Amino acid sequence: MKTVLTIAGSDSSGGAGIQADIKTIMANGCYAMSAITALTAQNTLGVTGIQETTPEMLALQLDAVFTDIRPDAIKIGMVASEKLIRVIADKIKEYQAEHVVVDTVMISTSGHRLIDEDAIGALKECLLPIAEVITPNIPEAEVLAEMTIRDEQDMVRAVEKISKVYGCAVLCKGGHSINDANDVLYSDGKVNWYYGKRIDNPNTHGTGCTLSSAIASNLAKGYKIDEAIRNAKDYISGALADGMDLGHGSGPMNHGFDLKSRFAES
Ligand SMILES: Nc1ncnc2c1ncn2[C@@H]1O[C@H](COP(=O)(O)OP(=O)(O)O)[C@@H](O)[C@H]1O
Ligand SMILES: Cc1ncc(COP(=O)(O)OP(=O)(O)O)c(N)n1
Repeated sequence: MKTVLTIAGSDSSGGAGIQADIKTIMANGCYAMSAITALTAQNTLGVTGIQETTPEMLALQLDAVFTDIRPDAIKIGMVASEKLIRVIADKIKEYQAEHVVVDTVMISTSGHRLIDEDAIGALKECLLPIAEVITPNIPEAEVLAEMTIRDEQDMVRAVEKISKVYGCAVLCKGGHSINDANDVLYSDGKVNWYYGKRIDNPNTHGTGCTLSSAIASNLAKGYKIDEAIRNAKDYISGALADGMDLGHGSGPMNHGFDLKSRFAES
């Protein structure tokens, strides 16, 4: 069994954050572990509260995982403050962790800030250089590349720029702003597009968390980055296409869409 650790925030509604990650990792055939960076009170309509984990408690969670069940890959999601970012970077170096996927979570789709403004410097300084791949959406790629992204050519310019500065592969998700399902990767001097059929589903809460966890799971299973992304996009497309509709706002996807036959109701 391959193992994946998610370092992220908890989403009480279960559609994003740690909960989405664990469902995704399991659905992609790996064993899921977690180190929780924050509790969020959140549902499909928005975020009503955030309480951060202390740096000491985050370090203890990471020590507990690494000294017992070593992760084959790591996904890092919401980390709100500089102190927590530095703890994660130090532990990743201490334990020489491999296959680190960083989802550069900044603002939720519902509009809530999930990282302190002044922690973005620490994210750039400490986490991006130790990532194998990072997965910004367009607004996040604009912050990291310090440029405006208006079209697909700008997406390519941005991923190349970010990758050259931070030395990691960069997957920019076309999601919300330019197209709905075409993402672009810059890795080892090459540009690759991943085209996904746009699925007409307003329930997209947690898409970024889900994609990055599926990529981490596929890297843990030994796939190279290109195939890991293709498999992850197939998975998220299946979860969106299922058309589950829960909650009063932008609802979660069905992470267990291909397990349905096992749980048929009478
Ligand atoms: N309606 C959709 N149909 C198919 N794929 C989608 C749709 N919306 C988003 N995606 C895909 O979901 C993944 C996450 O993208 P995105 O929603 O932009 O991330 P984030 O949640 O970080 O903003 C990407 O692979 C994107 O192409
Ligand atoms: C606890 C927590 N972490 C991350 C997010 C952001 O989720 P993401 O999949 O990037 O995008 P949206 O769900 O906001 O579309 C979150 N909301 N909560």
